[in-house]
Amino acid sequence: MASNSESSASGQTGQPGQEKPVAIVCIGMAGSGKTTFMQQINAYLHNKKDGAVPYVINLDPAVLNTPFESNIDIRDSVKYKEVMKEYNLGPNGGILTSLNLFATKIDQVLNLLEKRASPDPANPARKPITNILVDTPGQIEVFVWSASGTILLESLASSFPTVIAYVIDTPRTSSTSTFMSNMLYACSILYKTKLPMILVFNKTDIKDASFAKEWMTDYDAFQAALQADENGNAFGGQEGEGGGSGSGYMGSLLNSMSLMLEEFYAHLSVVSVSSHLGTGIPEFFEAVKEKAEEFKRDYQPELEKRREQREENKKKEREKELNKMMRGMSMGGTDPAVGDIEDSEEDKMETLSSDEDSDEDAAGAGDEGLQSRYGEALGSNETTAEQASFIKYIHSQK
Ligand SMILES: Nc1nc2c(ncn2[C@@H]2O[C@H](COP(=O)(O)OP(=O)(O)OP(=O)(O)O)[C@@H](O)[C@H]2O)c(=O)[nH]1
Repeated sequence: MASNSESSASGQTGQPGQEKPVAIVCIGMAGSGKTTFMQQINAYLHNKKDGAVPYVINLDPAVLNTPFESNIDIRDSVKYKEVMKEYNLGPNGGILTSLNLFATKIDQVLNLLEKRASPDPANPARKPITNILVDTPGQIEVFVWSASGTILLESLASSFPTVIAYVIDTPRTSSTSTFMSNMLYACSILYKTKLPMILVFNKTDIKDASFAKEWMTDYDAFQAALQADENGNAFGGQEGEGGGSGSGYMGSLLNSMSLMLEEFYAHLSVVSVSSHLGTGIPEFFEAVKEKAEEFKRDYQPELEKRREQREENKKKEREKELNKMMRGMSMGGTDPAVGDIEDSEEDKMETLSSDEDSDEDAAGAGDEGLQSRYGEALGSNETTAEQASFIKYIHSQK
């Protein structure tokens, strides 16, 4: 397991002066072009003359073929169809559960990444990786409410500067209502992950993204587009094609939301790319550089603060439990005669409560049962030790 000292995403590896690789996580609606975009950024990094290559992770368990080679592929360790059968799930539930299963192995993934991020003394010619590229399934809910999305992203961000590339299908976002719903998705991902985000307007070979950039920066332009959509009875229709039952209610809702989103836009970088033609990729990497700096400057301290807060809450919770137990044993802390006993008991209690602790919060008591079920599904014989280490790891992140 990667230790926390190793895991600090401060931007430096254990080697003096050596920058940590920046992790780029591609998230977006199904069909927005994440995988094709991954192929482009992967090829771009391979073609650079510095000899450093990216480390590629595929987290889409249901993809049939990827147009790039992955260093880690979820499909090698979790069989999506088996998961669907075993847990009696549909395709979406199968994907979510596959990611949950994979999340139980995140410590192993981090170990591999840490290894590749540092020079290899046995092979000095091999350069450490400069980027970690992560492709994800189109089930965006993984990152909005599923535990695995949080575990995967928080673990990655605790070890490496991490940025989200939110990929948008530009031609399908050209009506004000689809544009707004896409932005709200992006906003909820930003809210949940609290990681720097780049909006990648993809497929600009079909439709230029200047309209979207304008809507994001010019309130009046968006209002005019709203008005036009409303006049054209677009709301309720498909992708701005009309034919629906337009209503003034939709217009005023979108209007208020656009005001609310102004603050959200202020924190984003926006790039236009075509993953088919390969245009816009250098600009994308410029944005990554900027966001990685932002990660170190703004997000890293925030992450540390959250981690400390969790530690503090855990400590308080432990003390509360201890007091409850003491009261249950009629050992009120006010009696000086039992003070010494309380001390030595406290050590015992500490041990007990830290054991309990492994069972207590989010990963929770159910998790151990879940872990072993997951272990079985993964066909691993070493589940107990590995899962204990995973649970420890997760708790070290809290
Ligand atoms: N014209 C055009 N088509 C694109 C572009 N990028 C992707 N596509 C097409 O969009 C479709 C979906 O692309 P994918 O890369 O599979 O999208 P995805 O987001 O990974 O899809 P899921 O894995 O299902 O979520 C494919 O038919 C691609 O060829 C682009 O820049 N321009």
